[in-house]
Amino acid sequence: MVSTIEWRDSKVLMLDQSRLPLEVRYVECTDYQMVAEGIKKLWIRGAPAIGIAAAMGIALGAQDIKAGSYDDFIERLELIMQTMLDTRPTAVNIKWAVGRIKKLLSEKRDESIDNIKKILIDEAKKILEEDIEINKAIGKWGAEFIKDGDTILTHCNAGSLATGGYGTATAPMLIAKEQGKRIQVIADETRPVLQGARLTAWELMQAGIPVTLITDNTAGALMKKGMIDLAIVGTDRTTRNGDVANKIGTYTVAVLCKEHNIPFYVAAPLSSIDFSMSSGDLIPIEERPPEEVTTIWGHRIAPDGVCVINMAFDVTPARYVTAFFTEKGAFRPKDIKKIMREDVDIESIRIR
Ligand SMILES: CSC[C@@H](O)[C@@H](O)C(=O)COP(=O)(O)O
Repeated sequence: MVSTIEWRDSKVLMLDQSRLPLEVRYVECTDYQMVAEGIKKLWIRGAPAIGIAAAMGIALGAQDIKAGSYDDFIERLELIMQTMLDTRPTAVNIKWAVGRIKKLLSEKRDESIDNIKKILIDEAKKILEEDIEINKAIGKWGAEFIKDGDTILTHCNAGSLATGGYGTATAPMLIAKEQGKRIQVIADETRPVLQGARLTAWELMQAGIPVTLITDNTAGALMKKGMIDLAIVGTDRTTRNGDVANKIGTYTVAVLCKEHNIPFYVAAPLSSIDFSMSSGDLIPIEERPPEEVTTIWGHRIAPDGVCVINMAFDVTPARYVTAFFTEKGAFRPKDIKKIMREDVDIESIRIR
């Protein structure tokens, strides 16, 4: 498995996903601005991966701060955190990572600035390590819903490349394979950035899982022919009522699944669930440059000057979601708001 992101020799090393699968190239980020640029330009992408990148970017930026007091240090660090928050608005994972770092900092007021700088590096590495374990747990719960012989549809890339490793939507597939289940995956190519064609197909082939690539508009026809047993996708932000923001086209997949009675599952680490937001209508949706639609890798495919809508994400209402796979178990959408409550017996709301 190739590594998505690493802290190495006081720098942040990220795999440049914008060039995959034609070129496997790592970019060495030497300052936090470069990490922010990498997130914006999709060198690194996928909700958990950009959360990890933001944490590493903050740790990297912190190393260069020259401050005489804790308050002075925090004031400068706030600017770096804001730069990370401003990169991509839809995935809640950057906000989650910043929140986690702020909480940690508030507990370390009495430490020296040099120590705080080290603590920030350790925390960023910890976020990466934990992410891999979280994905394995998602995989364990999710694999229970996959039967021997199943064909699974996925959209975009919620795989190892979108995370610290193992992926969220791909984790149940990898575990099902480890359990000896014969599965195959249908990957939507995922216009316009082609994360399905470039990344999911590449990763699953490397993992030895049979994968077939389709254009996005083929999914409905395959469902009608009975060729899809279930769909598993990732999420950039799920709100507490169970609405799901994910790559544009996910909503279409969910509606098609409902029409064809196919279970539609969302793999959602807790870092992608925004418990403070009541509904998907409130999620900020990133709009990306028109060139992503009018050109393919520098080749123009649409008339010069044509108007373009390029929303990077859509929101699938909770009623289309069969269940969420999280590190705490699988849950119905109505129970998502309960999973962090201490007065709720988690086993009583888990589904199998
Ligand atoms: C585990 S990744 C979940 C989502 O982030 C993923 O499905 C997705 O939509 C990624 O979009 P991207 O624009 O490539 O960052």
